[in-house]
Amino acid sequence: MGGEGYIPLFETTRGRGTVVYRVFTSTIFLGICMIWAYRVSHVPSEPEHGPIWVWFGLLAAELWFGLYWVLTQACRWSLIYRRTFKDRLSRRYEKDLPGVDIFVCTADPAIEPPMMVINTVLSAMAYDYPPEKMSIYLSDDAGSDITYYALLEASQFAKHWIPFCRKFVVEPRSPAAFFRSPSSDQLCADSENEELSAIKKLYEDMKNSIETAHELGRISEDICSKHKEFSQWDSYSSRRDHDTFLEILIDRTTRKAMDAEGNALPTLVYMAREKRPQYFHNFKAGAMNALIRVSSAISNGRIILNVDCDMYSNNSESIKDALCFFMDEERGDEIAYVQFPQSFENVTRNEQYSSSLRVISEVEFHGLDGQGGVLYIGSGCFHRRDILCGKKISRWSENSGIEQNGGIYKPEELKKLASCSYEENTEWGREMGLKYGCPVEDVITGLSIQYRGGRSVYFNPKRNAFLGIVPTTLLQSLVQHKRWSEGDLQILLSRYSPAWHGLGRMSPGLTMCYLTYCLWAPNCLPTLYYTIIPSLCLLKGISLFPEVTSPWFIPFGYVIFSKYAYSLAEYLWSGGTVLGWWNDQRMWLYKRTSSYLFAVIDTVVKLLGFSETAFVITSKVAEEGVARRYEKEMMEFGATSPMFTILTTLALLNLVCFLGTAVKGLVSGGAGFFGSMSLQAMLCAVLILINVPIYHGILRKDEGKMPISTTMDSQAPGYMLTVVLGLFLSLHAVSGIRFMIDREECFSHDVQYEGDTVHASFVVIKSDSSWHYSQEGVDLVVKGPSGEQIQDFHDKISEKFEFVAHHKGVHRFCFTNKSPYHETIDFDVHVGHFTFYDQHAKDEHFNPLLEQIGKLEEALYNIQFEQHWLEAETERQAIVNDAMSRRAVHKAFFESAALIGASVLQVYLLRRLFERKLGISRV
Ligand SMILES: O=c1ccn([C@@H]2O[C@H](COP(=O)(O)OP(=O)(O)O[C@H]3O[C@H](CO)[C@@H](O)[C@H](O)[C@H]3O)[C@@H](O)[C@H]2O)c(=O)[nH]1
Ligand SMILES: [Mn+2]
Repeated sequence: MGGEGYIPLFETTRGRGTVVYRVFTSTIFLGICMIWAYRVSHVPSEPEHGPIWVWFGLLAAELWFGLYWVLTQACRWSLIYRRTFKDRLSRRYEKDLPGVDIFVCTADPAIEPPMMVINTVLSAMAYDYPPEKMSIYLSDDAGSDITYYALLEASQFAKHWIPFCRKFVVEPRSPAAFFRSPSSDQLCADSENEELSAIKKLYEDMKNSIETAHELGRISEDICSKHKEFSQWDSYSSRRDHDTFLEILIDRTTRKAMDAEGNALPTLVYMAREKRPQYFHNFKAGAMNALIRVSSAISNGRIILNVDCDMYSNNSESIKDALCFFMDEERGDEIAYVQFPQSFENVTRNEQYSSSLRVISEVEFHGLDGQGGVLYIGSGCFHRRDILCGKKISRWSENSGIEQNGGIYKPEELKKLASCSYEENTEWGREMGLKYGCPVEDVITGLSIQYRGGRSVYFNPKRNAFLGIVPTTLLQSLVQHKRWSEGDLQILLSRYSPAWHGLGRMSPGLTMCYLTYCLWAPNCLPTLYYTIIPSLCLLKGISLFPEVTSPWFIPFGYVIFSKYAYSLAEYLWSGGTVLGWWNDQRMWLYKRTSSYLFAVIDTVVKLLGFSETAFVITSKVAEEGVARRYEKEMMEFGATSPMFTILTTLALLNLVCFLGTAVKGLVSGGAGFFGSMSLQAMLCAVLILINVPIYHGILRKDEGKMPISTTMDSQAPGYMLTVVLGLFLSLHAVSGIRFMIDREECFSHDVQYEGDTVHASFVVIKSDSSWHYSQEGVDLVVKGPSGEQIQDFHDKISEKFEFVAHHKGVHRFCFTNKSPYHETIDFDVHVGHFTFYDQHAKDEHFNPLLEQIGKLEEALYNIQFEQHWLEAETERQAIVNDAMSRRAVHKAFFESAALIGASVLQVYLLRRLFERKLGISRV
């Protein structure tokens, strides 16, 4: 067909403002280049700027962010929008509409309640499409008789529901959603309420029976005896060990498949594929492939629609929309799948977990479509069966005969198609069907179709086509994102990697788009760096950014401002709120510092061959309290998790750094600290603002608060982190006095408050004679302000000690050298005065937090002090052992080997811990 008389079934338009956007983007890019230039040209040479690696780390992070930003531009470079002409489709193809098989997947009745599942099934059965051309398949990976029972009830209810929907043009066609919606009230008002209340009653009855069975956890004898197919469950021993359960509940080849008004009903099939412990079941991909095979023997629809069990159809016309793409005479042939956005029913106004994926759906995917294809994201996607099964792209009209193959089946043969051993020595999971071995089976499968030359289309209609459920707790959100980012990273490392396999098979633009998602996880490293190092440096007074008065400030200011202004505009334009955007920024940070970090760790562990990735199913139900707090947009912690430990650690670290700096500024009596480091201080302040829900979570009292253990946990690593990093940062900043001593030498040190702890140390570094080494050491006497003797050491080569000053005032440290040689001594003294706050400042101003800061800072000083001593010691050692220093080298070598060993062990332990804590609902 085609040619002159060709009237398209769909239309594609380009987004407006592309040129303006590109110019704007180029200015940001220029700014980014200047930031890089600043980093490269301003490498500090003086030690007060801290160790050099700090600077190069920032350079690396900024290079990463800049380049990553360039990738994200590919998703925005040219947006396209699609429109369909369903009336033309109906006119042209009313009689030749293809068969459509709809796959619904469920896996756990506890977190995916049967009522929700059958509502999705019912919404699919009620599509505005010839019922004899539609088949609905439910895959139940839990093999639950209750889910089966629910479907059985639904098959009866459908006989009334489908004609009702047709008669009143009901929308949406999930009964639960419809009864909640304003349109059902509308129907009541239109005095049709007799039929409405009748159907509502039927629904309520069904709901009661199903929920009763669900609560009881079993099916009553009565029902079992009425339906002989329940005997299949006699062989059920566990969710992971059972036969195939397969039942065609509505069979269009038999006569009884009629609705209440005598019209045909769509085919309805329940399938729980066989599961055995010795066979890996490959999660959703395994279920989908079993469905593809089973359905090919029953209905063999040319089009396959896949939805998750929570994603009910919200628009009865979607099938026709999708067909407008596949059946377009000119451009339909190369289209392999049509992806609809995933929209969600339970998002709150300002969505605190930013789970609606707003910008992805409204902007990025339109951009991907513009680059030649969109991701397959599991739910809400229509596929051409032949291509999903691994065929090369071919003309739509060429194999219209394939549906005739279906419809010939014997129950036992069908069951074999869903058995564990069926796939042995076949190409399933590799060349055929959905790909195995990746937590995002959808994305990798879509990518492989793209490589085979299949095009994909993104269709985002005004009325949402599908509505699902987003996670309602922070942890679930983070776990979901861990699965996604880990899966995407694995794609990058797999043989389908867009980075190398994509070259030549996809446009460079689309490759960049795929890379933005594949590189989600590695973002954790630069983000962690940027949230830790500048704040610590702020505390230490190390400036890392240009001053406000410097011209180099301009690119920083411009890039930060315009990038965020644009991101806010984009978010609002996608239908979000300002607060929603702010929440989105928070989740951006949280995902990067926890989900993505664990995704990277897990991927590395997996590469090392330690483990297989699991698929943690997202819960679709929430307890009452959780649901209430979710509605109120209160951040839900409640559980303990290593993810929370990290988040809390970072939140406290930034708070400590900021307040510590402020205290320092106050003590030194000038605002200079913030003045010369305004960008750094701002970064730290923004991090604190964004972390407010965590501080609140720590102080809250309700069930959703941050568990105490997490707070405690986070203090230990947080403390360690600060101390260790502080140590690194101070590597070159350690000071002390080094002097030569002939006979006697005294030093004075003022102790300002009584009760302060004085730390002191000394090391005899070297003796004047090169051929003789003094082992006698020196004497040291410490005297208080009134001349009283406090400490007294004899013939010491090195010593480290502390004492509490009972009187304030000048303390004297007198060294005596009894050897005939000059000796070099390294001496350090430090007064810790925070005990003072404990004793005297009973002032309410000093709340526990400040105290913590004090202690932390004190610890930092102590560490520095300790380190100085160690350094001096080492130096002395080095001199002493000069001749036989090989041993020291060996020791160091063994030490590092031990250290590496310990780290590997820790990764392993962390992994175990993680497995235990995250494995809440593994299937
Ligand atoms: O062993 C399993 C595990 C999961 N599922 C089903 O897979 C679907 C998706 O699971 P869910 O926990 O809701 O994950 P989401 O993160 O919400 O799902 C998105 O991401 C997944 C890939 O990570 C895709 O499979 C989904 O289609 C996509 O909607 C659900 O219907 C499950 O019942 C199975 O059938 N078998
Ligand atoms: Mn889901």
